[in-house]
Amino acid sequence: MGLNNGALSNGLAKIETQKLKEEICHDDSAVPVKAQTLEELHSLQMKKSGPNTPMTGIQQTIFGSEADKNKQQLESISASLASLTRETGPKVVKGDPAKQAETPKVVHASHQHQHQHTPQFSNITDSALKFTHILYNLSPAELYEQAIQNEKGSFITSSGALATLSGAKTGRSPRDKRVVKDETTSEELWWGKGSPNIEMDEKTFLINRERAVDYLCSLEKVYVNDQFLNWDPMNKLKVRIVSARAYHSLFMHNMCIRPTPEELENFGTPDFTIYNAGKFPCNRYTHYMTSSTSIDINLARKEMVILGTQYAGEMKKGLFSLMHYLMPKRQILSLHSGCNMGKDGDVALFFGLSGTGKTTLSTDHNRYLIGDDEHCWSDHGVSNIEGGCYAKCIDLSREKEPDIWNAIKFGTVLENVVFEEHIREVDYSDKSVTENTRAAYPIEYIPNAKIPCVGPHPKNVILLACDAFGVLPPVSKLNLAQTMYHFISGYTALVAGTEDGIKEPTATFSACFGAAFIMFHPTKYAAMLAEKMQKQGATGWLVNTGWSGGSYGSGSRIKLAHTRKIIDAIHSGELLNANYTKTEVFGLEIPNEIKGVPSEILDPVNTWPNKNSYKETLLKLGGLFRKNFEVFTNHKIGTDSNLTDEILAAGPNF
Ligand SMILES: Nc1ncnc2c1ncn2[C@@H]1O[C@H](COP(=O)(O)OP(=O)(O)OP(=O)(O)O)[C@@H](O)[C@H]1O
Ligand SMILES: O=C([O-])CC(=O)C(=O)O
Ligand SMILES: [Ca+2]
Ligand SMILES: [Mn+2]
Repeated sequence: MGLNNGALSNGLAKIETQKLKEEICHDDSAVPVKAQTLEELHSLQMKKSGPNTPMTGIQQTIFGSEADKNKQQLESISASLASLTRETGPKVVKGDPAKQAETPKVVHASHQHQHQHTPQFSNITDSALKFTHILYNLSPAELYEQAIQNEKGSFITSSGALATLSGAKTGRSPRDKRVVKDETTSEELWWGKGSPNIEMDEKTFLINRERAVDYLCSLEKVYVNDQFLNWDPMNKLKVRIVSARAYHSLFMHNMCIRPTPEELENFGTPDFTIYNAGKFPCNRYTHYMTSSTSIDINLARKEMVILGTQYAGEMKKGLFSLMHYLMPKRQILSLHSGCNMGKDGDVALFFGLSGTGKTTLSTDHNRYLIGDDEHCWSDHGVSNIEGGCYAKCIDLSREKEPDIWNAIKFGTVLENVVFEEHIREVDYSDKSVTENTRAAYPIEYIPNAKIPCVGPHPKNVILLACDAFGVLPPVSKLNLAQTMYHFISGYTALVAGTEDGIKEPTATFSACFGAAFIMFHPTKYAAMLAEKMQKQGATGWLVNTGWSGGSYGSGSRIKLAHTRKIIDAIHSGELLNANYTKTEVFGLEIPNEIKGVPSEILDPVNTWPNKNSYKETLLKLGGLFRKNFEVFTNHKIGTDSNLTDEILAAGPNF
């Protein structure tokens, strides 16, 4: 053997066939394909797997009757989608109509499906004769295909993420968020001035529910996600999301906790159900409706209905509102905060309104990410409510936010971004669709995610404010009363876009850094936070991630690199032992120096060219804080009257 021996006169090696004498000479030695037809060949491409794969046939397995489990699941979904007036659910069938070859196995559950009764013929309508195909807990790959085939504006970007458009709404609609006021909730919840809970009655809820359900059942197919909320195993919630779009299903797949195939098989009845009718509007002639959009929560029925908005954040934040109701009733504090943990187990919470840096700063290459937006603090420590992150991506850069950048890959939903038409490279600086461009990805896409997403009690509580006035110091250390004062105030300069209709940064106060999501009076959450911080000896910090050297328009946003150094110094304990100076008006303790941060920026007065306009602006902001806090002066915080007095005294003084 060998090329030298077999070389031909033209210099080319002779092809050796000698050794294969007994066999027929093939062009390769691979085993032939196990298919007789092209269809068969294609059918081989897709391997049958667990319950995540939609089943067209019903199989018997050695583990018991697959058919029974399948039937139970379909019955449960049919019951979820039941019309309350006709008392019946749609005929549901699992799987994609496009792939349905044989006659589908149908389940038509009555509303009270526990005691099956013969259908009332008077109730039969055309809609009851129709099938609704259920695409149940599809995988990201399947959802990509559905989105690309059926939803205009869905594209694969060059990094593999799914680009989608959320339609006319590119932010939440807080003015259209309603909560059913019944005997219980009228007593329990926070209503009236400042409250996010706009009332509606039970009947109107049912009208909207029927509208959403009828719309969903009129479709050829709907998506159903059965998933979990809260990584704390003792306080886990089962949620079902019924939606019209693959984009919504993939978004929730990423944002909620994903069940294992075994967990899904034993899922049972959900604790809460969302009916997301997306673009289908509410009827403006319906009582209480003020626009074509309505996001309705009914705590008694454990249901939420979405009409007239396709912004996916409504589902995420609707569930967060639910947690803000359920958790405090179990003495667990729900928090609009990011959360991470150092190598030594030191946990930090990052509170702040939308766009202040919760996601950006909790995603830290040197620390474990517990979560970026929604947490619970119980007697055992912290737990993330979600299974994914929802990052703002306007002006996203690989250098400044590498972990978020790298998370935007296959499986990630990219909302409302602009990309080059051919290469599909995203231009993160492009605001043509909206300023509120977003990426939703599973938390494990962040390399140092802490899974399960739980941790011990927090050591540092960081309040983030994006101060468009440019007068709050980049960092200050707070005592407990000041922490409470700023937590209840919930100040920021709202960054454009996340709430529909806001185009320019404006000073905003939002109690508990998330008034849009709380259900009880803010003082309830504040008292719980004070108690937990005191008990665990946590330190409060106020970090301005907003302007320096002047207000919005003349100054500039504090460099992210500087904010990161400040946060590092909080985590390491360096700042706890620094020397401090007290500021005028707000009485904030500011450090004299921090490693890696120019000392002159630590006191904002130094950065303003005109000291008079600094003072003027400082007093103006102080006045806004004072005015905002007026509504809280008559509320006791916790059981300790001293704390209440201290909190009232912790505001600006001038
Ligand atoms: N100094 C800074 N500190 C933090 N973020 C900054 C800073 N300068 C600019 N940014 C930008 O501000 C944005 C902060 O958005 P982020 O996604 O972290 O908001 P969020 O608090 O998580 O809000 P949401 O609750 O809406 O998700 C990012 O786009 C980030 O790049
Ligand atoms: O809810 C959203 O759309 C985004 C978000 O996290 C917030 O606004 O706090
Ligand atoms: Ca975020
Ligand atoms: Mn948020």
